[in-house]
Amino acid sequence: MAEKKLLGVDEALARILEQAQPLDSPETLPLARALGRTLAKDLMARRTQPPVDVSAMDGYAVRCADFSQPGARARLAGESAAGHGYGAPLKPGECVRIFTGAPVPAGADAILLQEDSIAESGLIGATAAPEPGRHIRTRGLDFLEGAPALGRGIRLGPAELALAAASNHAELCVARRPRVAILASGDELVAPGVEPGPSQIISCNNVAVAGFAESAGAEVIDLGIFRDDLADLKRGLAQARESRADVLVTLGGASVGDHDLLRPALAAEGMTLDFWRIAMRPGKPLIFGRLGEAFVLGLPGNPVASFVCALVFLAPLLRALQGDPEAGADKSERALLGVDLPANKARRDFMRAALSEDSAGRLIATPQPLQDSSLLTELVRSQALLLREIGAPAAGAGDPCRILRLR
Ligand SMILES: Nc1nc2c(c(=O)[nH]1)N[C@H]1C(S)=C(S)[C@@H](COP(=O)(O)OP(=O)(O)OC[C@H]3O[C@@H](n4cnc5c(N)ncnc54)[C@H](O)[C@@H]3O)O[C@H]1N2
Ligand code: MOO
Repeated sequence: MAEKKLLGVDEALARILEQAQPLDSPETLPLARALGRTLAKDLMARRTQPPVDVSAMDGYAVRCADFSQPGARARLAGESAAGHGYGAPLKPGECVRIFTGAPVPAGADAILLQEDSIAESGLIGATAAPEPGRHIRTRGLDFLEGAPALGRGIRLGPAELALAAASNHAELCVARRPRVAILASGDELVAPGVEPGPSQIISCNNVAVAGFAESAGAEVIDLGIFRDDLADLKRGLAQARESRADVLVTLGGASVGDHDLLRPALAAEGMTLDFWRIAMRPGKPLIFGRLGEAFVLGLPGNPVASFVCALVFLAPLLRALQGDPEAGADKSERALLGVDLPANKARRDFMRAALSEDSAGRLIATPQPLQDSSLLTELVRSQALLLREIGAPAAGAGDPCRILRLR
């Protein structure tokens, strides 16, 4: 039977993101608790940095004109230290001892480096003539009061927190962390640490998907493992509802087997299905829909399929819910193929690949020999996913390709 044309990966992501408006109820947090959170409002600088012209080095604040003749010297008139300026303008023939970060007195137009100076009986000479403007950080060099400092939607890392602090914000208004409930299904699954039955395996998707969610700034509620049984799944979905999750991620049971019951279970709970099955390998049986206000992402059970779907769909959804305007940005990079590859068929392929550099320093992507979507060792050995478009013709080693980095 000919298969109906499946929704493409980009279209699927666009369908998800067009529904993902920033969550309500932003919160105000002290800087020290804002790491990893997402700014909910544009931030303006509350001050000018530096507030006055300051020295970038330890040395002497001088007037260059005083050093135009070889052997010239200036009289040491005082000191300017960080936090304690000299307090008077520099007169012709004078200089001031100055330290890094200290205000440059009016009238001085350069810093003579300590290493380039000779101090003798209260007089300062130069072994290298000072140049106008040299080693002076002018007022506002970093930022001006009222100028935009950070845009809403930006993820707050150490650098962003430093800029927020320097521009005198002690608290930041950040997006609420999306709540992600994770529900695994499968009679064969037990939690890590539990002794499995003879044909049982350990559930590894919960922890991987939780990792993606937390890395994207979300709070995770792991509901655990439910049986391949409509009544048990119903119990799980009731728990998901009680968890007040913004996003429900289900794991497994998304395909067409007799025990793949998540779609019927979600439908019985009232999910509006947006799409099921997309042109992606691995990850074809992906489910996307809405259960009330909550988003539902039904990830396929094969561990690498759920991993790739979490990377490609869950992480951008969570970023979009926090107001990140770059949530859907293409993060793929150019590389060169390490081996010959046959033509690709009807799904965009995300092949686990090792990255290396050739002798010219070019990035080479070499797909792992085995691409079965159950193989975690191949995933851990890989640094990237090599993207192959639908219908891509056969390609040779050295041909250009695109990759998505995994770490
Ligand atoms: N006749 C067809 N069969 C399958 C199709 C298809 O189109 N026609 N699609 C295949 C693809 S592609 C995938 S991917 C899988 C996805 O199936 P499900 O989402 O229904 O997943 P399950 O059947 O529940 O499990 C598949 C596989 O993954 C293991 N699994 C499930 N959950 C976990 C977990 N939490 N941790 C670790 N491993 C898990 C499970 O034991 C199975 O081995 O369907 C194909 N079949
Ligand atoms: O999409 Mo399945 O995810 O190929 O293994």
